[in-house]
Amino acid sequence: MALQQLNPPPDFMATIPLDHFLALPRPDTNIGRPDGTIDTTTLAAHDFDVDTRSGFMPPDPPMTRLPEQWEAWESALDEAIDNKLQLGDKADLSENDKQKAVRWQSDIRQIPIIPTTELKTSEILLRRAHLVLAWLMHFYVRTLPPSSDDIRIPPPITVPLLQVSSHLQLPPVLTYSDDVLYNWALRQPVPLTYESPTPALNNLRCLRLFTGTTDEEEFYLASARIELQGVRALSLMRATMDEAFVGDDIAIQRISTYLRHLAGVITDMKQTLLAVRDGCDPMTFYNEIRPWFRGADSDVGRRWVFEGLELDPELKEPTELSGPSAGQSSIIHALDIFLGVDRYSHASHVTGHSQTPASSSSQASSSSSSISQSSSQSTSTSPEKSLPPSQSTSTSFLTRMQTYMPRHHRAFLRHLSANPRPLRALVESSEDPSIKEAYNIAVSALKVFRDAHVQIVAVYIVGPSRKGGRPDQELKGTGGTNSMMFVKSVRDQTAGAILKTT
Ligand code: HEM
Repeated sequence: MALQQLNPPPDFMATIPLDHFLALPRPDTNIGRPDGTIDTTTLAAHDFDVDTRSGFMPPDPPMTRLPEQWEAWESALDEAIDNKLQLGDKADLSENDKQKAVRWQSDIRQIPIIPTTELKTSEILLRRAHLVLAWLMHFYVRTLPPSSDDIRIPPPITVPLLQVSSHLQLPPVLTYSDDVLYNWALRQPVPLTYESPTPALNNLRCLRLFTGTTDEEEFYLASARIELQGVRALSLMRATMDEAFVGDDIAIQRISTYLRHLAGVITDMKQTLLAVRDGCDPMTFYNEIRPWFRGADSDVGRRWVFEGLELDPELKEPTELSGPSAGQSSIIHALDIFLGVDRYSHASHVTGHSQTPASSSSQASSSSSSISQSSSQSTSTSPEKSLPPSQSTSTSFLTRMQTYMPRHHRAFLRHLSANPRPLRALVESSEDPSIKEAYNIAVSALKVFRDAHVQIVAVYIVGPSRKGGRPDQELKGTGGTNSMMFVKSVRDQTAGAILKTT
């Protein structure tokens, strides 16, 4: 089965309402392709925006600037970066830096509220607008001086950001897609060819950085490279599903081979994850880079107030405001779902908060929130809105993170979850021991990936916090979790998915 065949059958398309996301045009249909590019997007790109060459990353480098009409946003972001604005709570902030931030914030308040209607003609414009406005918002919030007052975000940012986010069904906050998926360009503009269809891992650079450091760039690129390595994983998943459809002895043998290959791909991803240490210094990451990502749930006792909601009756108070996290990476979720590990790793008790019970595979249950249950939460008003969003819900952290993914990718994961021939059930019911062995090798590789991730969290968060890093944030993840406890818990849950062999 090709990726494009993962689409719903034609009769399904006939029954969906016109405003359903599957009835929407493909991402760039309204503005056309950039000059000189060939439209090789697949049918899967139409529905799921997953490309056979680049997976969840777009195959062509993302848009770098909005058209003239929205230039005020782009210029404001340029200014923040060119002026090297510093974190407002930096210990040794100079008077000059403080004044620069005050001037920039005042300029932001003077920007007119630019209409977003014409952005809605194109997914690509909307994505770029989300990226620029979310970066502006994080610059605005994080350059404010420390205080116990609420953080008031001005209407020139909030109104268009909320409008764009509502259209994209995304939370109005910086997401992994703004930092990683749509924040890259090619170092050397090499055309993709039939022989090398995927951008080379060493030919990427980032479009936007808060700090201008290579450490920050390498941090984002580690995830981008893992996304691109995931292309091979997606293709193995697709081949496995083909064989599962046939289901005979030869198919079982082939699936066993694919699963062993998949373990190899996951091992490569682990190596890339560990290689982040070559280019990103832990103290720089902890003290200078990571604080820019912090979302509303990292601000203890300070609310984020979105000014100007009254200007558009359609706008609602946002409830999902966690900072970006690679927990929003669709490729890792896809692996979990494909291997049937999500039943464990996404179990509803793995919320990432200290009240989370100690992990144990026996706790995994079918009560783990499914992607379809969570997908509409991003812009809805929570009845518990007085609580910080991530603490007001018992939804698992990873399920909640799916609401921060581009909606086409969320749809892909939902579709993968609905696979009528789930791999794990097939393995459990097979009498051939080789498939169980191969399945366990693949799940073990994912567990080992998460072992490495636990090491990374120890090096980049626990270590620096012990060396006198920022005390307020010490062990919290940017997604608002109690980081070490959480990543270990997901790792242990993954280990719990390994099947017993007789
Ligand atoms: C310096 C590098 C990294 C650090 C310090 C780091 C830290 C963290 C932390 C603290 C969490 C907990 C959730 C949160 O509150 O955000 C998390 C979750 C997660 N991170 Fe990372 N991370 C790093 C790199 C990566 C990379 C490159 C990937 C691969 C795409 C990745 C994948 C994940 C995933 C999938 C989760 C969800 C938990 C899981 O599924 O195991 N991380 N990370």
